[in-house]
Amino acid sequence: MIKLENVTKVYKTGVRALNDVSLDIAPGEFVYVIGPTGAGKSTFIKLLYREEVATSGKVFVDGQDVKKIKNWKVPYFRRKIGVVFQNYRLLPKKTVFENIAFALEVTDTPKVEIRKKVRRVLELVGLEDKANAFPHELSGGQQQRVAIARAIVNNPKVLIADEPTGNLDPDTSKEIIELLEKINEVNKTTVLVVTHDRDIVQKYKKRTIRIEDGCIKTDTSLGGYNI
Ligand SMILES: Nc1ncnc2c1ncn2[C@@H]1O[C@H](COP(=O)(O)OP(=O)(O)OP(=O)(O)O)[C@@H](O)[C@H]1O
Repeated sequence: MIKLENVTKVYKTGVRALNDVSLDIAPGEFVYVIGPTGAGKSTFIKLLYREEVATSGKVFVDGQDVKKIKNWKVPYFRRKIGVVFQNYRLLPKKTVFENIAFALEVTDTPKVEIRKKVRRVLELVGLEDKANAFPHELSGGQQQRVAIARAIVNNPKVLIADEPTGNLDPDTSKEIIELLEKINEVNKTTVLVVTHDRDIVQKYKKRTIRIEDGCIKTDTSLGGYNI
């Protein structure tokens, strides 16, 4: 589902954020990406949804060479990928329903279909009763659930979560990770979670890729250690 071949990313400033990285993530895998601050984790995921483009090497998502996608096709390509951030990024003046529906309105989905899909994801994330609430009326964990619902409502092939539990307490973090696991299991979505949270990585024992200084330091699928 995701393949990197000798990928190097050098920013305009000269910073080499990734250095000759190669990896393969199969459809339906659940993978943690860990590593110290500045290691290149966010750069790695930005290359996947073409927020950034590799300086050299190739990035494939669902068989597509990401660099070759024409600019006007990028929004269509991004529908294959749901992204969730640490700070939720919900629209404050829109309700939970509207925040999620917004992701579908841009795709010209008929209204009846939108309602059905939003209800289905709200049920999946356990917030059926919050459809009419505004983000500020929800806890951090609930807001992250809405962000996850929005990210998966288009049924993406890949779900990327960049520090999804960064602002949450340990119990709520656990619930969010369990929700991401459920999505991985129920929808067969390939899930990538960037995290600093060692407890989570140790507890859930999934494939873990550690990036350091722009290189893959260990990958548990290749027999490396977790931390
Ligand atoms: N747009 C940019 N322009 C120039 N340098 C950048 C840019 N984005 C990131 N960098 C640099 O690239 C390196 C890798 O950054 P990146 O954000 O990928 O690290 P990270 O592992 O996600 O860090 P953190 O855990 O702190 O989020 C860092 O040295 C960073 O300063």
